Amino acid sequence: MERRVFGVETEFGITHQGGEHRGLPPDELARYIFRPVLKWGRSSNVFIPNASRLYLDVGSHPEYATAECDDLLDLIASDRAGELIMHDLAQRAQAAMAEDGFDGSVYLLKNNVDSQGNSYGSHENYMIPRTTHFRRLSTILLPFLVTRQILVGAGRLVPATDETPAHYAFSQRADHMWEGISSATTRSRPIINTRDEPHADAALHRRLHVIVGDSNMSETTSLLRYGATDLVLRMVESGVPVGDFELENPIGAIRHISHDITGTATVKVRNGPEMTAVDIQSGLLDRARRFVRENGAHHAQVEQIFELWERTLQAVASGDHSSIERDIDWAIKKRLLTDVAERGGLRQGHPKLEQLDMAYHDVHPRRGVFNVLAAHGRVSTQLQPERIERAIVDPPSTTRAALRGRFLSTARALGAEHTVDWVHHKLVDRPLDALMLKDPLLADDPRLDTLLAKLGDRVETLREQNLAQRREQAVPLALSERYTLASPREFAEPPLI
Ligand SMILES: Nc1ncnc2c1ncn2[C@@H]1O[C@H](COP(=O)(O)OP(=O)(O)OP(=O)(O)O)[C@@H](O)[C@H]1O
Ligand SMILES: [Mg+2]
Repeated sequence: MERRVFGVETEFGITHQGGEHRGLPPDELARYIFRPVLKWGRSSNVFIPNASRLYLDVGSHPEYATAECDDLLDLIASDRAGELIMHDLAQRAQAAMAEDGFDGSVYLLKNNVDSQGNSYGSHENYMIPRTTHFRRLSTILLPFLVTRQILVGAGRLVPATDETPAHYAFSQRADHMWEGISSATTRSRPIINTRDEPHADAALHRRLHVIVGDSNMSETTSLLRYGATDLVLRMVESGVPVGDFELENPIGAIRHISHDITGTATVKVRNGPEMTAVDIQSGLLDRARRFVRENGAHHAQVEQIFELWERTLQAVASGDHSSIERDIDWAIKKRLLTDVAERGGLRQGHPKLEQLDMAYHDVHPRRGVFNVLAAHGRVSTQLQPERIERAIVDPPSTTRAALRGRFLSTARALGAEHTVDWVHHKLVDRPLDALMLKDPLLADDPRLDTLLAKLGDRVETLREQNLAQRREQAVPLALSERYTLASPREFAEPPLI
Protein backbone atom coordinates (compact mmCIF):
# COMPACT_ATOMS: atom_id res chain seq x y z
CA MET A 1 0.00 0.00 0.00
CA GLU A 2 1.63 3.25 -1.12
CA ARG A 3 -0.28 5.63 1.10
CA ARG A 4 -2.06 4.47 4.21
CA VAL A 5 -5.02 6.03 6.01
CA PHE A 6 -4.60 6.47 9.75
CA GLY A 7 -7.02 7.65 12.41
CA VAL A 8 -6.93 7.62 16.18
CA GLU A 9 -9.84 7.70 18.61
CA THR A 10 -9.25 9.01 22.12
CA GLU A 11 -11.60 8.48 25.03
CA PHE A 12 -11.00 10.93 27.87
CA GLY A 13 -11.37 10.43 31.59
CA ILE A 14 -13.24 13.24 33.36
CA THR A 15 -13.61 14.31 36.95
CA HIS A 16 -14.96 17.26 38.91
CA GLN A 17 -13.18 18.17 42.13
CA GLY A 18 -12.14 20.86 44.51
CA GLY A 19 -15.43 22.60 45.16
CA GLU A 20 -17.14 22.99 48.47
CA HIS A 21 -19.30 19.93 47.88
CA ARG A 22 -18.63 16.55 46.35
CA GLY A 23 -17.95 16.79 42.63
CA LEU A 24 -20.63 15.95 40.10
CA PRO A 25 -20.69 12.31 39.03
CA PRO A 26 -18.99 11.66 35.67
CA ASP A 27 -22.18 11.07 33.67
CA GLU A 28 -23.61 14.43 34.74
CA LEU A 29 -20.27 16.09 34.14
CA ALA A 30 -20.12 14.56 30.66
CA ARG A 31 -23.52 16.06 29.91
CA TYR A 32 -22.26 19.50 30.88
CA ILE A 33 -19.18 19.05 28.71
CA PHE A 34 -21.27 18.07 25.71
CA ARG A 35 -23.89 20.76 26.17
CA PRO A 36 -22.33 23.13 23.57
CA VAL A 37 -21.89 20.19 21.19
CA LEU A 38 -25.54 19.31 21.52
CA LYS A 39 -26.53 22.91 20.96
CA TRP A 40 -24.23 23.22 17.97
CA GLY A 41 -25.07 19.98 16.22
CA ARG A 42 -28.31 18.88 17.90
CA SER A 43 -26.61 15.60 18.65
CA SER A 44 -23.89 14.24 20.90
CA ASN A 45 -22.32 12.65 17.85
CA VAL A 46 -21.06 15.31 15.45
CA PHE A 47 -18.47 15.86 12.75
CA ILE A 48 -16.79 19.25 13.07
CA PRO A 49 -15.14 21.34 10.34
CA ASN A 50 -11.67 19.87 10.89
CA ALA A 51 -13.43 16.67 9.70
CA SER A 52 -13.01 14.83 12.98
CA ARG A 53 -15.77 13.36 15.12
CA LEU A 54 -16.84 14.32 18.65
CA TYR A 55 -18.89 11.73 20.38
CA LEU A 56 -20.45 10.93 23.72
CA ASP A 57 -21.57 7.35 24.06
CA VAL A 58 -23.61 6.07 26.97
CA GLY A 59 -21.35 6.39 29.98
CA SER A 60 -18.96 9.15 30.66
CA HIS A 61 -15.94 9.10 28.39
CA PRO A 62 -16.13 11.84 25.78
CA GLU A 63 -14.42 10.73 22.59
CA TYR A 64 -12.59 12.53 19.82
CA ALA A 65 -11.77 10.62 16.63
CA THR A 66 -9.30 12.28 14.30
CA ALA A 67 -10.11 12.72 10.65
CA GLU A 68 -8.44 10.36 8.20
CA CYS A 69 -4.76 11.26 7.78
CA ASP A 70 -2.13 9.80 5.46
CA ASP A 71 0.72 11.65 7.11
CA LEU A 72 1.95 10.86 10.61
CA LEU A 73 2.48 14.47 11.61
CA ASP A 74 -1.01 15.38 10.41
CA LEU A 75 -2.32 12.54 12.54
CA ILE A 76 -0.50 13.74 15.63
CA ALA A 77 -1.58 17.34 14.95
CA SER A 78 -5.22 16.31 14.63
CA ASP A 79 -5.03 14.29 17.83
CA ARG A 80 -3.41 17.20 19.70
CA ALA A 81 -6.07 19.53 18.28
CA GLY A 82 -8.63 17.18 19.81
CA GLU A 83 -7.08 17.76 23.24
CA LEU A 84 -7.54 21.50 22.83
CA ILE A 85 -11.10 21.18 21.55
CA MET A 86 -12.00 18.97 24.51
CA HIS A 87 -10.19 21.30 26.89
CA ASP A 88 -12.23 24.19 25.58
CA LEU A 89 -15.42 22.20 26.21
CA ALA A 90 -14.24 21.32 29.72
CA GLN A 91 -13.60 24.99 30.50
CA ARG A 92 -17.03 25.94 29.29
CA ALA A 93 -18.55 23.15 31.38
CA GLN A 94 -16.75 24.47 34.43
CA ALA A 95 -18.12 27.96 33.86
CA ALA A 96 -21.66 26.70 33.23
CA MET A 97 -21.52 24.52 36.32
CA ALA A 98 -20.30 27.42 38.45
CA GLU A 99 -23.32 29.40 37.26
CA ASP A 100 -25.54 26.56 38.36
CA GLY A 101 -23.94 26.53 41.79
CA PHE A 102 -21.49 23.67 41.31
CA ASP A 103 -18.09 25.15 42.01
CA GLY A 104 -14.79 23.29 41.62
CA SER A 105 -12.60 22.37 38.68
CA VAL A 106 -13.19 20.10 35.75
CA TYR A 107 -10.31 17.76 34.92
CA LEU A 108 -9.99 16.08 31.55
CA LEU A 109 -7.44 13.30 31.46
CA LYS A 110 -5.90 11.71 28.41
CA ASN A 111 -5.06 8.45 30.14
CA ASN A 112 -6.59 4.99 30.17
CA VAL A 113 -7.37 4.03 33.75
CA ASP A 114 -9.34 5.98 36.32
CA SER A 115 -8.80 5.83 40.07
CA GLN A 116 -11.41 3.06 40.36
CA GLY A 117 -9.46 0.96 37.86
CA ASN A 118 -11.91 1.34 34.94
CA SER A 119 -10.25 1.45 31.56
CA TYR A 120 -10.99 3.48 28.45
CA GLY A 121 -9.22 3.43 25.18
CA SER A 122 -7.04 4.96 22.56
CA HIS A 123 -7.96 3.14 19.36
CA GLU A 124 -5.74 3.14 16.31
CA ASN A 125 -7.14 2.68 12.82
CA TYR A 126 -4.96 1.60 9.90
CA MET A 127 -6.29 1.02 6.42
CA ILE A 128 -4.98 -2.23 4.98
CA PRO A 129 -5.66 -3.98 1.68
CA ARG A 130 -8.55 -6.44 1.76
CA THR A 131 -6.15 -9.04 0.38
CA THR A 132 -3.97 -8.96 3.51
CA HIS A 133 -3.67 -12.49 4.78
CA PHE A 134 -5.23 -12.35 8.21
CA ARG A 135 -3.36 -15.24 9.75
CA ARG A 136 -0.03 -13.74 8.64
CA LEU A 137 -1.16 -10.37 9.94
CA SER A 138 -1.97 -11.71 13.38
CA THR A 139 1.13 -13.88 13.78
CA ILE A 140 3.36 -10.89 13.08
CA LEU A 141 1.31 -8.06 14.52
CA LEU A 142 0.28 -9.64 17.84
CA PRO A 143 3.81 -10.16 19.21
CA PHE A 144 4.70 -6.69 17.96
CA LEU A 145 1.74 -5.14 19.79
CA VAL A 146 2.22 -7.20 22.95
CA THR A 147 5.83 -5.96 23.23
CA ARG A 148 5.30 -2.45 21.79
CA GLN A 149 4.44 -1.14 25.27
CA ILE A 150 8.15 -1.00 26.20
CA LEU A 151 8.50 1.63 23.47
CA VAL A 152 5.30 3.61 23.66
CA GLY A 153 3.48 2.72 26.89
CA ALA A 154 2.28 5.71 28.89
CA GLY A 155 3.52 4.25 32.19
CA ARG A 156 1.45 3.63 35.28
CA LEU A 157 2.00 3.65 38.99
CA VAL A 158 0.23 0.46 40.02
CA PRO A 159 -1.16 0.62 43.55
CA ALA A 160 -0.23 -2.07 46.07
CA THR A 161 -2.49 -5.11 46.36
CA ASP A 162 -2.46 -8.02 48.80
CA GLU A 163 -0.11 -9.88 46.45
CA THR A 164 2.12 -7.19 44.97
CA PRO A 165 3.73 -4.02 46.27
CA ALA A 166 3.14 -0.69 44.52
CA HIS A 167 5.30 -0.51 41.40
CA TYR A 168 5.71 1.24 38.08
CA ALA A 169 4.51 -0.53 34.92
CA PHE A 170 5.12 0.24 31.23
CA SER A 171 1.48 0.28 30.24
CA GLN A 172 -1.94 1.52 31.31
CA ARG A 173 -3.96 -0.81 29.09
CA ALA A 174 -2.06 -4.09 29.39
CA ASP A 175 -4.04 -5.33 32.40
CA HIS A 176 -7.31 -4.62 30.62
CA MET A 177 -6.80 -6.80 27.56
CA TRP A 178 -8.52 -10.15 27.56
CA GLU A 179 -8.05 -11.64 24.10
CA GLY A 180 -5.68 -11.55 21.16
CA ILE A 181 -8.12 -11.07 18.33
CA SER A 182 -11.90 -10.89 18.25
CA SER A 183 -14.81 -8.80 17.09
CA ALA A 184 -15.94 -7.56 20.51
CA THR A 185 -14.73 -4.27 21.97
CA THR A 186 -16.09 -3.97 25.46
CA ARG A 187 -16.88 -7.38 26.86
CA SER A 188 -13.72 -9.25 25.93
CA ARG A 189 -11.42 -6.38 24.85
CA PRO A 190 -9.15 -7.89 22.23
CA ILE A 191 -5.79 -6.44 21.22
CA ILE A 192 -6.92 -6.39 17.59
CA ASN A 193 -10.60 -5.89 16.89
CA THR A 194 -11.82 -7.61 13.76
CA ARG A 195 -15.17 -5.85 13.45
CA ASP A 196 -15.40 -5.31 9.71
CA GLU A 197 -16.35 -1.67 9.15
CA PRO A 198 -13.91 -0.42 6.55
CA HIS A 199 -15.40 3.09 6.06
CA ALA A 200 -14.10 2.55 2.52
CA ASP A 201 -14.70 0.29 -0.45
CA ALA A 202 -15.09 -3.07 1.30
CA ALA A 203 -13.94 -4.93 -1.79
CA LEU A 204 -10.57 -3.20 -1.63
CA HIS A 205 -9.85 -2.34 1.98
CA ARG A 206 -10.16 -3.22 5.61
CA ARG A 207 -9.80 -0.91 8.57
CA LEU A 208 -7.54 -2.54 11.12
CA HIS A 209 -8.74 -1.57 14.58
CA VAL A 210 -6.06 -1.79 17.27
CA ILE A 211 -7.37 -1.19 20.76
CA VAL A 212 -4.42 -2.16 22.91
CA GLY A 213 -2.55 1.16 22.88
CA ASP A 214 -2.14 3.66 25.71
CA SER A 215 -3.05 7.28 25.05
CA ASN A 216 0.14 9.23 24.51
CA MET A 217 0.89 12.75 25.66
CA SER A 218 4.29 12.96 23.94
CA GLU A 219 4.30 13.76 20.23
CA THR A 220 7.59 11.91 19.91
CA THR A 221 6.18 8.77 21.50
CA SER A 222 3.17 9.05 19.18
CA LEU A 223 5.44 9.27 16.16
CA LEU A 224 7.22 6.08 17.21
CA ARG A 225 3.91 4.36 17.96
CA TYR A 226 2.20 4.98 14.63
CA GLY A 227 5.40 4.98 12.59
CA ALA A 228 6.72 1.62 13.84
CA THR A 229 3.27 0.01 13.52
CA ASP A 230 2.97 1.25 9.95
CA LEU A 231 6.41 -0.20 9.14
CA VAL A 232 5.46 -3.59 10.57
CA LEU A 233 2.22 -3.51 8.56
CA ARG A 234 4.20 -2.74 5.43
CA MET A 235 6.30 -5.83 5.99
CA VAL A 236 3.15 -7.90 6.58
CA GLU A 237 1.64 -6.60 3.35
CA SER A 238 4.75 -7.11 1.27
CA GLY A 239 5.04 -10.80 2.16
CA VAL A 240 8.72 -10.61 3.23
CA PRO A 241 9.83 -12.98 6.00
CA VAL A 242 9.49 -11.21 9.35
CA GLY A 243 10.67 -13.95 11.69
CA ASP A 244 8.56 -16.15 13.87
CA PHE A 245 7.73 -14.46 17.17
CA GLU A 246 4.26 -15.89 17.63
CA LEU A 247 3.59 -16.04 21.37
CA GLU A 248 2.25 -19.03 23.21
CA ASN A 249 0.11 -16.86 25.49
CA PRO A 250 -0.23 -13.24 24.29
CA ILE A 251 -2.46 -12.11 27.14
CA GLY A 252 -0.25 -13.60 29.83
CA ALA A 253 2.73 -12.06 28.05
CA ILE A 254 1.32 -8.54 27.77
CA ARG A 255 0.77 -8.35 31.53
CA HIS A 256 4.02 -10.03 32.45
CA ILE A 257 5.98 -7.58 30.28
CA SER A 258 4.10 -4.53 31.50
CA HIS A 259 4.85 -5.18 35.15
CA ASP A 260 8.57 -5.71 34.76
CA ILE A 261 10.14 -2.31 34.22
CA THR A 262 13.60 -3.90 34.18
CA GLY A 263 12.71 -5.33 30.78
CA THR A 264 14.10 -8.74 31.70
CA ALA A 265 10.78 -10.63 31.90
CA THR A 266 10.74 -13.44 29.36
CA VAL A 267 7.81 -14.83 27.41
CA LYS A 268 7.51 -18.08 25.55
CA VAL A 269 7.57 -17.97 21.79
CA ARG A 270 5.59 -20.79 20.16
CA ASN A 271 8.06 -23.14 18.45
CA GLY A 272 10.86 -21.17 20.02
CA PRO A 273 12.72 -20.07 23.13
CA GLU A 274 11.87 -17.75 25.99
CA MET A 275 12.52 -14.18 24.84
CA THR A 276 12.36 -10.71 26.36
CA ALA A 277 10.29 -7.94 24.80
CA VAL A 278 13.59 -6.28 23.84
CA ASP A 279 14.65 -9.45 21.97
CA ILE A 280 11.39 -9.53 20.00
CA GLN A 281 11.39 -5.81 19.25
CA SER A 282 15.07 -5.92 18.22
CA GLY A 283 14.27 -8.74 15.81
CA LEU A 284 11.44 -6.71 14.28
CA LEU A 285 13.52 -3.55 14.13
CA ASP A 286 16.33 -5.39 12.29
CA ARG A 287 13.90 -6.73 9.74
CA ALA A 288 12.22 -3.35 9.30
CA ARG A 289 15.63 -1.76 8.68
CA ARG A 290 16.46 -4.39 6.10
CA PHE A 291 13.06 -3.90 4.48
CA VAL A 292 13.64 -0.16 4.13
CA ARG A 293 17.19 -0.68 2.84
CA GLU A 294 15.79 -2.89 0.11
CA ASN A 295 12.62 -0.94 -0.70
CA GLY A 296 13.45 2.64 0.22
CA ALA A 297 11.89 4.91 2.83
CA HIS A 298 8.28 5.83 2.15
CA HIS A 299 8.20 9.05 4.19
CA ALA A 300 10.52 11.61 5.70
CA GLN A 301 10.43 10.39 9.31
CA VAL A 302 11.47 6.77 8.74
CA GLU A 303 15.09 7.26 9.89
CA GLN A 304 13.96 9.23 12.93
CA ILE A 305 11.59 6.43 13.86
CA PHE A 306 14.35 3.82 13.56
CA GLU A 307 16.67 5.93 15.70
CA LEU A 308 14.03 6.34 18.43
CA TRP A 309 13.07 2.66 18.25
CA GLU A 310 16.69 1.57 18.71
CA ARG A 311 17.51 4.14 21.40
CA THR A 312 14.46 3.10 23.43
CA LEU A 313 15.34 -0.59 23.19
CA GLN A 314 18.89 0.16 24.31
CA ALA A 315 17.60 2.18 27.25
CA VAL A 316 15.32 -0.64 28.38
CA ALA A 317 18.02 -3.27 27.89
CA SER A 318 20.63 -1.31 29.84
CA GLY A 319 18.26 -0.16 32.60
CA ASP A 320 19.59 3.38 32.10
CA HIS A 321 16.59 5.35 30.87
CA SER A 322 18.24 8.77 30.79
CA SER A 323 18.54 8.81 26.99
CA ILE A 324 14.74 8.65 26.51
CA GLU A 325 13.53 10.81 29.36
CA ARG A 326 12.53 13.62 27.02
CA ASP A 327 10.95 11.43 24.36
CA ILE A 328 9.07 8.43 25.67
CA ASP A 329 5.98 8.83 27.84
CA TRP A 330 6.61 6.07 30.36
CA ALA A 331 10.21 7.22 30.87
CA ILE A 332 9.33 10.93 31.13
CA LYS A 333 6.73 10.18 33.78
CA LYS A 334 8.97 7.73 35.63
CA ARG A 335 11.75 10.34 35.90
CA LEU A 336 9.26 12.86 37.24
CA LEU A 337 7.81 10.46 39.81
CA THR A 338 11.29 9.45 40.93
CA ASP A 339 12.39 13.07 41.33
CA VAL A 340 9.29 14.08 43.23
CA ALA A 341 9.51 10.98 45.46
CA GLU A 342 13.17 11.68 46.25
CA ARG A 343 12.61 15.36 46.88
CA GLY A 344 9.66 14.74 49.17
CA GLY A 345 10.90 11.51 50.76
CA LEU A 346 7.77 9.74 49.48
CA ARG A 347 7.50 5.97 49.36
CA GLN A 348 6.52 4.22 46.11
CA GLY A 349 2.73 4.24 45.87
CA HIS A 350 2.26 7.35 48.02
CA PRO A 351 -1.12 8.96 47.15
CA LYS A 352 0.68 12.14 46.06
CA LEU A 353 2.58 10.12 43.47
CA GLU A 354 -0.60 8.47 42.26
CA GLN A 355 -2.06 11.93 41.86
CA LEU A 356 0.98 13.07 39.94
CA ASP A 357 0.58 10.07 37.64
CA MET A 358 -2.96 11.28 36.84
CA ALA A 359 -1.89 14.92 36.58
CA TYR A 360 0.64 14.01 33.89
CA HIS A 361 -2.32 13.28 31.60
CA ASP A 362 -4.37 16.39 32.42
CA VAL A 363 -4.89 18.09 29.05
CA HIS A 364 -5.14 21.58 30.56
CA PRO A 365 -2.40 23.54 28.74
CA ARG A 366 -1.25 25.39 31.87
CA ARG A 367 -2.03 22.87 34.60
CA GLY A 368 -1.42 19.43 33.07
CA VAL A 369 1.99 18.19 34.17
CA PHE A 370 3.10 16.95 30.75
CA ASN A 371 2.09 20.27 29.21
CA VAL A 372 3.96 22.21 31.87
CA LEU A 373 7.08 20.12 31.22
CA ALA A 374 6.65 20.85 27.51
CA ALA A 375 6.26 24.57 28.16
CA HIS A 376 9.61 24.44 29.99
CA GLY A 377 11.31 22.66 27.12
CA ARG A 378 11.80 19.55 29.23
CA VAL A 379 10.30 17.15 26.68
CA SER A 380 10.77 16.89 22.95
CA THR A 381 8.02 17.89 20.53
CA GLN A 382 7.45 17.24 16.83
CA LEU A 383 5.04 20.01 15.90
CA GLN A 384 5.03 23.77 15.93
CA PRO A 385 2.12 25.04 18.07
CA GLU A 386 0.74 26.82 14.98
CA ARG A 387 0.31 23.50 13.22
CA ILE A 388 -1.76 22.14 16.10
CA GLU A 389 -3.81 25.29 16.23
CA ARG A 390 -4.49 25.07 12.50
CA ALA A 391 -5.60 21.47 12.90
CA ILE A 392 -8.37 22.63 15.23
CA VAL A 393 -10.08 24.19 12.24
CA ASP A 394 -8.55 22.83 9.06
CA PRO A 395 -8.93 19.21 8.02
CA PRO A 396 -5.95 17.28 6.68
CA SER A 397 -5.57 18.35 3.05
CA THR A 398 -4.51 15.06 1.47
CA THR A 399 -7.42 12.72 2.27
CA ARG A 400 -11.20 12.81 1.85
CA ALA A 401 -11.24 14.65 5.19
CA ALA A 402 -10.53 17.75 3.10
CA LEU A 403 -13.79 17.19 1.24
CA ARG A 404 -15.79 16.50 4.38
CA GLY A 405 -14.35 19.63 5.99
CA ARG A 406 -15.33 21.74 3.00
CA PHE A 407 -18.80 20.24 2.90
CA LEU A 408 -19.33 20.83 6.61
CA SER A 409 -18.08 24.38 6.75
CA THR A 410 -19.94 25.41 3.60
CA ALA A 411 -23.21 23.82 4.67
CA ARG A 412 -22.87 25.34 8.14
CA ALA A 413 -22.00 28.78 6.84
CA LEU A 414 -25.05 28.76 4.58
CA GLY A 415 -27.33 27.27 7.20
CA ALA A 416 -28.13 24.25 5.04
CA GLU A 417 -29.32 21.19 6.96
CA HIS A 418 -27.00 18.28 6.34
CA THR A 419 -25.82 14.92 7.63
CA VAL A 420 -22.40 13.29 7.35
CA ASP A 421 -20.50 10.24 8.46
CA TRP A 422 -17.05 8.98 7.42
CA VAL A 423 -18.34 8.12 3.95
CA HIS A 424 -21.66 9.90 3.32
CA HIS A 425 -22.48 13.56 2.74
CA LYS A 426 -26.06 14.63 2.41
CA LEU A 427 -28.02 17.87 2.19
CA VAL A 428 -31.28 17.11 3.92
CA ASP A 429 -33.29 18.88 1.20
CA ARG A 430 -31.52 16.92 -1.53
CA PRO A 431 -31.42 13.33 -0.32
CA LEU A 432 -31.11 11.91 -3.81
CA ASP A 433 -27.90 13.84 -4.46
CA ALA A 434 -26.10 12.31 -1.48
CA LEU A 435 -22.36 12.00 -2.05
CA MET A 436 -20.59 8.81 -1.11
CA LEU A 437 -16.80 9.02 -0.83
CA LYS A 438 -15.55 5.47 -0.68
CA ASP A 439 -11.91 6.27 -1.32
CA PRO A 440 -10.42 7.80 1.85
CA LEU A 441 -7.28 8.80 -0.05
CA LEU A 442 -9.07 11.00 -2.57
CA ALA A 443 -8.86 14.65 -1.55
CA ASP A 444 -10.49 16.11 -4.61
CA ASP A 445 -13.78 15.18 -6.22
CA PRO A 446 -15.81 17.29 -8.68
CA ARG A 447 -18.98 15.67 -7.34
CA LEU A 448 -18.59 17.75 -4.20
CA ASP A 449 -18.69 20.94 -6.27
CA THR A 450 -21.82 19.66 -7.98
CA LEU A 451 -23.43 18.96 -4.62
CA LEU A 452 -22.43 22.30 -3.14
CA ALA A 453 -23.62 24.09 -6.28
CA LYS A 454 -27.12 23.06 -5.25
CA LEU A 455 -26.76 25.60 -2.48
CA GLY A 456 -26.79 28.40 -5.04
CA ASP A 457 -24.69 31.48 -5.70
CA ARG A 458 -23.51 32.04 -2.18
CA VAL A 459 -21.16 29.07 -2.48
CA GLU A 460 -19.13 31.03 -5.03
CA THR A 461 -18.72 33.83 -2.53
CA LEU A 462 -17.46 31.39 0.06
CA ARG A 463 -15.05 29.79 -2.38
CA GLU A 464 -13.48 33.14 -3.14
CA GLN A 465 -12.71 33.81 0.46
CA ASN A 466 -9.17 33.24 1.53
CA LEU A 467 -8.25 30.79 4.23
CA ALA A 468 -8.08 33.40 6.96
CA GLN A 469 -11.56 34.61 6.14
CA ARG A 470 -12.90 31.10 6.06
CA ARG A 471 -11.29 30.34 9.37
CA GLU A 472 -12.92 33.40 10.85
CA GLN A 473 -16.25 31.88 9.93
CA ALA A 474 -15.37 28.33 10.69
CA VAL A 475 -13.94 28.88 14.14
CA PRO A 476 -17.18 29.77 15.88
CA LEU A 477 -18.68 26.83 14.06
CA ALA A 478 -15.91 24.56 15.23
CA LEU A 479 -17.24 25.11 18.73
CA SER A 480 -14.89 27.81 19.87
CA GLU A 481 -14.13 31.49 19.76
CA ARG A 482 -10.41 31.10 20.09
CA TYR A 483 -8.04 28.50 21.43
CA THR A 484 -4.80 29.53 23.07
CA LEU A 485 -1.78 27.38 23.68
CA ALA A 486 0.31 27.43 26.82
CA SER A 487 2.60 30.35 27.24
CA PRO A 488 6.08 28.87 27.67
CA ARG A 489 7.38 31.00 30.49
CA GLU A 490 4.58 31.31 32.99
CA PHE A 491 5.30 28.50 35.41
CA ALA A 492 8.12 27.63 37.67
CA GLU A 493 7.53 24.01 38.64
CA PRO A 494 5.12 21.28 37.61
CA PRO A 495 2.24 21.59 40.07
CA LEU A 496 0.86 18.72 42.07
CA ILE A 497 -2.89 18.42 41.93
N1 LIG B 1 -10.82 3.68 5.66
C1 LIG B 1 -10.26 3.97 6.81
N2 LIG B 1 -9.14 3.34 7.21
C2 LIG B 1 -8.57 3.62 8.40
N3 LIG B 1 -9.08 4.50 9.27
C3 LIG B 1 -10.21 5.13 8.92
C4 LIG B 1 -10.85 4.90 7.69
N4 LIG B 1 -11.95 5.69 7.64
C5 LIG B 1 -11.99 6.38 8.78
N5 LIG B 1 -10.95 6.04 9.57
C6 LIG B 1 -10.64 6.50 10.92
O1 LIG B 1 -11.26 5.59 11.80
C7 LIG B 1 -11.71 6.26 12.99
C8 LIG B 1 -13.17 5.94 13.18
O2 LIG B 1 -13.60 6.47 14.39
P1 LIG B 1 -14.97 6.09 15.06
O3 LIG B 1 -14.94 6.56 16.47
O4 LIG B 1 -16.10 6.52 14.22
O5 LIG B 1 -14.78 4.51 15.08
P2 LIG B 1 -15.69 3.27 15.07
O6 LIG B 1 -14.83 2.20 15.54
O7 LIG B 1 -16.31 3.12 13.72
O8 LIG B 1 -16.88 3.62 15.98
P3 LIG B 1 -17.24 3.66 17.53
O9 LIG B 1 -16.24 4.49 18.24
O10 LIG B 1 -18.59 4.29 17.45
O11 LIG B 1 -17.26 2.24 18.01
C9 LIG B 1 -11.41 7.72 12.78
O12 LIG B 1 -10.25 8.10 13.47
C10 LIG B 1 -11.21 7.84 11.26
O13 LIG B 1 -10.31 8.87 10.90
MG1 LIG C 1 -14.76 5.49 18.21
